[in-house]
Amino acid sequence: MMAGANVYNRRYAVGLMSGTSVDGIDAALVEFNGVSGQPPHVRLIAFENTPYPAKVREEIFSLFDPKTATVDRVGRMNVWLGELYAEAALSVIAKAGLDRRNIAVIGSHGQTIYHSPEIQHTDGYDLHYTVQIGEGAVIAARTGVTCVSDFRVADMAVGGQGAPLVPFTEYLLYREAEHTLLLQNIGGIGNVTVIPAGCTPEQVYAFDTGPGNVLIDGLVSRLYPGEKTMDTGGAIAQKGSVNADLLQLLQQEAYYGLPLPKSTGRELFGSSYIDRLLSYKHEHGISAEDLVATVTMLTAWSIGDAYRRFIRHRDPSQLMIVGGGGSYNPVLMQFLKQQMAPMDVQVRTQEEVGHNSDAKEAIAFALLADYTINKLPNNLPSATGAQRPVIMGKISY
Ligand SMILES: Nc1ncnc2c1ncn2[C@@H]1O[C@H](COP(=O)(O)OP(=O)(O)OP(=O)(O)O)[C@@H](O)[C@H]1O
Ligand SMILES: CC(=O)N[C@H]1[C@@H]2OC[C@@H](O2)[C@@H](O)[C@@H]1O[C@H](C)C(=O)O
Repeated sequence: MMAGANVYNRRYAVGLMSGTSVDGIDAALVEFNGVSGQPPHVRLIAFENTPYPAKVREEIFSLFDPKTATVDRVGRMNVWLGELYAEAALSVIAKAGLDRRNIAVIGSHGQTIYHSPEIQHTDGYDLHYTVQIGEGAVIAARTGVTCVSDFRVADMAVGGQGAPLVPFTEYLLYREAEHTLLLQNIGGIGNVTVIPAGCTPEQVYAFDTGPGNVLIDGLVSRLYPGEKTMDTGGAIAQKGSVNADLLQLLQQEAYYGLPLPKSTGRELFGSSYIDRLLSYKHEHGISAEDLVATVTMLTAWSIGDAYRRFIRHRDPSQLMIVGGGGSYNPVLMQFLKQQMAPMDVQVRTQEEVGHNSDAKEAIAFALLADYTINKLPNNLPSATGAQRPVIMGKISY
């Protein structure tokens, strides 16, 4: 094979994703085919989800609060997660029946423990920051494979929100000539990508719609301690009714009306938000089921509201494709269909259109890493608000 640019090649990469739900590590082994330096054809070869050990999950939650996220705990978890991510990568490589020497790169998102995208003017500097941990040097050392990690900071360094990053890959993998698509992810946080029919990359936009499962999970964990961490199958919400007064109160949250680009996280929809919901429950005598039903509706409403406010008049669409764990909650999906039906938007899951809901973000980080090692820009300024395209990711050889 000739060296240099424009070589047609087949290569393998691993993508690792740990999202804001803190449920575990998604590992995707992906085959790329195509001319290097150009969008490749992507095929998912193997996928695995490894739940975090309970001890690790608990420790990560304590890192969300700056008061308990002491520097020694953050440092220790950074390398601990590096070890776990390396194990997850080796496991998915073995599952695919491949040797680690066949793998060109591992792309690892890491675990977000803090996200502060709004610029703070400080001492003449415009500061904003985001913290993802899971040491890439450890991943590279344990696997013997080059690892790209810590993607978001490069986008922030040129004024972007550092999120969302997946839309860059969604443009490459999903765009259609004749249909405008809404790709809605319902993970911990909800986020939508708008891919207008026949668009150029600059015409794609994306933003966080608000809570995904983070409020449902947070409430369920506190209402059923030691017993449940999520509303599996929507069973709890199914037994409750939406409390209209509380819903109306929650809809006043300023985030929903903020202009684009915007991103959010547990800093807003985290433990103190859950504390406030539980106080409201106590004061107004609302049942656990009604409370879970109400935040499930709020989550669906925030997605509908985002479409009504920011998308409908600019890029009307007839199809919303939903991915992430929220697509497995039938009550949430039903509420979402109710929100979108009056605007003639059909709601389908990733599976219904032939993709995999769970693997999507891990595949995205494999693809972003492929761009990084080929020295190609991989942020999407129209989604993050960055001043210009940059090559994101730190490389550990
Ligand atoms: N069977 C199910 N029934 C109800 N909810 C489910 C089910 N399976 C997963 N979920 C929800 O999906 C969540 C996990 O979603 P996902 O893995 O997409 O999140 P994430 O990748 O951590 O988040 P993000 O995309 O925000 O980074 C769980 O915490 C749970 O709330
Ligand atoms: C800072 C951070 O980790 N943000 C996540 C989070 O989870 C969903 C939403 O909020 C999105 O903005 C982003 O993740 C996806 C993978 C992204 O960057 O596209």
